[in-house]
Amino acid sequence: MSKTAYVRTKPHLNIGTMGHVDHGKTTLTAAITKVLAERGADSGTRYVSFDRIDRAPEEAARGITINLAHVEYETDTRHYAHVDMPGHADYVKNMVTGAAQLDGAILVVSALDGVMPQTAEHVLLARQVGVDHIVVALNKADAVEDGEDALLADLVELEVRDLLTAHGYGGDAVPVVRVSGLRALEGDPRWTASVEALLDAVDTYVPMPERYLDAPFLLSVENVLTITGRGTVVTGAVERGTVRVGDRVEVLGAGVETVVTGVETFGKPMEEAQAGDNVALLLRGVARDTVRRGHVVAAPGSVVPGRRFTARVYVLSAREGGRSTPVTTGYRPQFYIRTADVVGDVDLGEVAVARPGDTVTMTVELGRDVPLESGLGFAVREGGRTVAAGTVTAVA
Ligand SMILES: Nc1nc2c(ncn2[C@@H]2O[C@H](COP(=O)(O)OP(=O)(O)OP(=O)(O)O)[C@@H](O)[C@H]2O)c(=O)[nH]1
Ligand SMILES: [Mg+2]
Repeated sequence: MSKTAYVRTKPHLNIGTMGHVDHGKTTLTAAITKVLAERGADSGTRYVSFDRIDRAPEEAARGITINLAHVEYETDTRHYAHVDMPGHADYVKNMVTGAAQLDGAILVVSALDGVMPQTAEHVLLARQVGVDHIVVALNKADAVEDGEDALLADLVELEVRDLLTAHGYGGDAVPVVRVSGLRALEGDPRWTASVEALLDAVDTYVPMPERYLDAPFLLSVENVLTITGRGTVVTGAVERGTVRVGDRVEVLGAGVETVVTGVETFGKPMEEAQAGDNVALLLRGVARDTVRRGHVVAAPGSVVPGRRFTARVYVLSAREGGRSTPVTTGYRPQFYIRTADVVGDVDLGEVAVARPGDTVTMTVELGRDVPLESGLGFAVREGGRTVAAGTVTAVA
């Protein structure tokens, strides 16, 4: 195996495209890699075609690589891992946990169609899972160039800014860049320039987040793969700390302690992975079926799993896609905590009832132990939709 090692020359950020089905997320993702790759051999970016992104197979042709919906690219100042999120409603579940790792997001809105249900749902979810910065790609701008159509794009822009403001993103300040992923992919210079402008907006508007490098290592497992002849691999974003080959780790959920025998990012071996990196870890002697999405790999003894906690929770209103009826003690929804998805019993104490639109304190008893800590955010879902979002205030 002669793989080139990953060399950390630029700060690394995690980003993604989100937005309504068919608004052009995958096309734009491909266009971004194409525009950057065409800057030259030392651009640090390889073009990833639409088919390569959209196929999202489980094939492990790239070795112990990460989730194939991820692509990587480099601008002049940064290295990005980019996840292209499908717009279809069924995939929102993936987004709930996937988006938790994002430092920023590109909200793709078709200038032809405007704000649609999943546009709004994704903005709401992004807010809930702690994505603090959004840049808007007003896509398909090539299709709304003249006359009344141009007015339409202006209206859509206003509509998106309002939506963002309504969710606390300060819509007036958010960069809204008119792009055409499709025409940029075709190499039309006017539209490749639009993609460059979008990337400039991302580079400048999404700040470098604080990384907790000194904390004990923690990674919440997004995916588990087997590499024939090598063993079990877990993938995910390093939440805090650092990890190297030879480090001892504990897999919480699986109840095993083991040694990391490989660390890679995008198929490239790494000397050391650190908070914020999207990585694949090869774990010694761990059977494939003992580890699952939602388990946590951490420095031994650094986290204590629990199942009882108190939280401040906002119950979404029906207008935000939430429930139309109140939540009461005894309610038993799914809790999405990091990459885990666990059932939990809600106890509202003396308040007893929480109406859509209310913010309440609740005690939750989960169906199984997960690593918990104050300040941890989570989403509450029921029947395939998000009904509440909260933050852990105390662990019992
Ligand atoms: N005119 C025009 N069409 C576009 C543009 N970008 C994408 N499209 C078309 O819109 C359709 C959807 O594009 P995708 O990139 O698959 O959209 P998506 O948002 O990834 O869709 P899902 O993953 O299914 O949610 C395709 O037919 C594209 O060719 C654009 O900039 N201009
Ligand atoms: Mg797509």
